[in-house]
Amino acid sequence: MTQPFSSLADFKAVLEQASGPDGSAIEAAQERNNQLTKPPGALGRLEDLAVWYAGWRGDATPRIENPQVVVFAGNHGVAARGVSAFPAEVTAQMVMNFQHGGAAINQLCATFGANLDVIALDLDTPTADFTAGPAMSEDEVVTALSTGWNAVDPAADLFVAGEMGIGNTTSGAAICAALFSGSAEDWVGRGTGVDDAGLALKARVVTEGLAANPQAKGNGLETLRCLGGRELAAMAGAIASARFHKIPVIIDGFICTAAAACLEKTCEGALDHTVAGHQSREAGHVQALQEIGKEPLLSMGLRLGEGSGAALAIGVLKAALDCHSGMATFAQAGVTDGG
Ligand SMILES: O=C(O)c1ccc[n+]([C@@H]2O[C@H](COP(=O)([O-])O)[C@@H](O)[C@H]2O)c1
Ligand SMILES: Cc1cc2nc[nH]c2cc1C
Repeated sequence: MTQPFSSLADFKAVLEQASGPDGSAIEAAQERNNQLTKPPGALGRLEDLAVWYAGWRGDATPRIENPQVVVFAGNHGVAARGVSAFPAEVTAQMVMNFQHGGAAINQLCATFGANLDVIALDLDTPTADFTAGPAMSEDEVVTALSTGWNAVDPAADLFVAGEMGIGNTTSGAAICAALFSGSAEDWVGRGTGVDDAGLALKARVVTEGLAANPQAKGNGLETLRCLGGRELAAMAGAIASARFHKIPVIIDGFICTAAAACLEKTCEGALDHTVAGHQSREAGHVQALQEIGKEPLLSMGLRLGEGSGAALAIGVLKAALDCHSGMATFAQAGVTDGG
């Protein structure tokens, strides 16, 4: 499907017009949950997840049969400042690795029966260094949002946006500093493994980026344009598109959360069809998730990106729906309920 926007103003309008979950499916799923053969609430968050998912799918007894993971890759002008432990060419090399099935995300998709697509965005043309001005023009960010929007398979029943981009934890930190409170130091982390000097450099680069892009402060889409990258914008476009197609989304780590936060800052509730898959080890992620009001499903110490933490959480969501839609009720099983 072709994206229904050709400017950031159009994209904002799309977010504002998005529909909510199906109230009657939520009611029916809640009613079913109350009758299943378990003490009330005994499946904990699995019960909430099942009812939430049922609402967004408009089906009181859904299953997850066709999850889609898309890894978006982009290169960052700011990488030339030496903010990563790895050189920028690793972005394109990892894209080849994804295409040949050799990365962690390939294995996790196979484990959970997810389809994986890999989309490289203009890798030969890094975004502009945001310490000298906006990373992208409006045309560039809209093109990346459109790529993300069009990457979503309307037949998918669960969506994960992953990313690959050397230097993008610096972009994620700059986005969080522009959208939320705190200074650059509060948001930078070790990314692929920078040392203390690298961490201090990242904080300086983020501070310079904020100073060079004062219009970004507090403005979700300007922040995405000025301090983001193509893969972050594509993730934001895909997350919005999934809502349009009534496909629930699992958010991945720090970079994905920063991209998603640009949507929430633009339109409150824009992330209601999403859950946070995991707590990344990246320093700013705890606070970033708190800022968007999401409790992570898993905390496994991952800090890989490429959609890996969210892909792992596909298993949790599938399990929630298998219990919800497959369990017998007290009446069906002839089990005495608790009255
Ligand atoms: O998802 C995360 O929380 C995460 C945390 C640290 C690193 N990464 C990945 O590492 C790359 C960015 O790290 P860096 O050091 O180059 O900014 C990028 O490809 C991300 O997918 C991802
Ligand atoms: C090897 C490597 C793999 C990655 N996957 C996501 N980000 C990455 C960064 C590096 C450096």
